[in-house]
Amino acid sequence: MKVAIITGVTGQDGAYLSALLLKNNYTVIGLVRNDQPNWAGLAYLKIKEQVELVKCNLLDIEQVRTILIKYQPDEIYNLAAQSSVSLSFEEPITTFEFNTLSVFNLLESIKSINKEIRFYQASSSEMCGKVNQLPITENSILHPLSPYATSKVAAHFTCTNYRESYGMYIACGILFNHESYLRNDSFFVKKVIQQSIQISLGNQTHLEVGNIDVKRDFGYSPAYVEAMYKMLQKDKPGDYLVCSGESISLREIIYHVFSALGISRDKCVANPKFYRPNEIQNIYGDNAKAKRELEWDYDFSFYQVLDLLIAEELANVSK
Ligand SMILES: C[C@H]1O[C@H](OP(=O)(O)OP(=O)(O)OC[C@H]2O[C@@H](n3cnc4c(=O)[nH]c(N)nc43)[C@H](O)[C@@H]2O)[C@@H](O)[C@@H](O)C1=O
Repeated sequence: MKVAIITGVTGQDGAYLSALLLKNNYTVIGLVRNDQPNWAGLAYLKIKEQVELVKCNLLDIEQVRTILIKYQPDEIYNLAAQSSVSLSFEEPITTFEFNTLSVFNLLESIKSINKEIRFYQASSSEMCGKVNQLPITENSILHPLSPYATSKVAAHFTCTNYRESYGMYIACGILFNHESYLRNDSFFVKKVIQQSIQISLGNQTHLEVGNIDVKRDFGYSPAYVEAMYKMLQKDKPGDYLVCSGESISLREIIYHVFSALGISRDKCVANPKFYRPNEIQNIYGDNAKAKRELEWDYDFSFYQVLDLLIAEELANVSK
């Protein structure tokens, strides 16, 4: 039985990846920051009892080393991060510190304990930032536009550096925006769906958002974690874009959700509080390498994903 460690196991990707690995007969160890982890996602997927949660401060290399020696993992999926772009403008130093030092601590521990451990790093399309060519490919120039993106570039190149210097098996998935029912409600798509349902039920008057005239390449988290898993099953490690291949404007997303729920468009109101100091205007990636080399299958349009998410949210709203 293979052993996998997942950092950031309480996030949406951590929960769906846990379910996938359990289905593939792995023992799954989930690292959590504190004694009271939010295991709602694992419980929702009915796998809470099957994932062993272990407390670990990833900024403390001794704790990381102890866990690697104890559990002797075959694979580590590093999903833990301060993942909010917007919060990173308010807390740039702690964002950069956590998102980079945690990676160093994991890689240094692997290097000294067992270089055969395979490592997945959650890199981000935000690294591309100031886009100068579309679609983005694995060879696009990186030009981050936020402290979050800067930290992810540093972590990404740390991974490349360890792979090239020490021959370690390190794969980086450059994931574009991806959503699910388990997404935290501070993120755009979850917020729009959840609050729109409240408007349709008469519990809320309107939806307040920031800049909705930008476009993003959105996908479906349960399908994206399959690409993560496949990245660690190859003969050789590499970097892969995981994306849908097309962008959609945030305004279109709101209008699609409003129309599905019978809400008039004037219920959407701009609030400067949700604007960011800098923003990618339009971004979409080319997923050909992931489809070809990983045999990753993905052909959802984001409208299909939205319909799935609206249905799932409605099914759970009164529970
Ligand atoms: C790839 C990347 O994907 C995610 O980062 P994100 O794109 O910042 O995600 P989000 O859902 O917060 O914003 C999406 C867009 O929506 C705009 N927007 C407008 N109005 C509101 C609004 O009211 N709330 C929010 N949250 N966003 C808004 C906002 O300005 C942005 O353009 C993370 O997983 C990250 O870890 C990651 O790597």
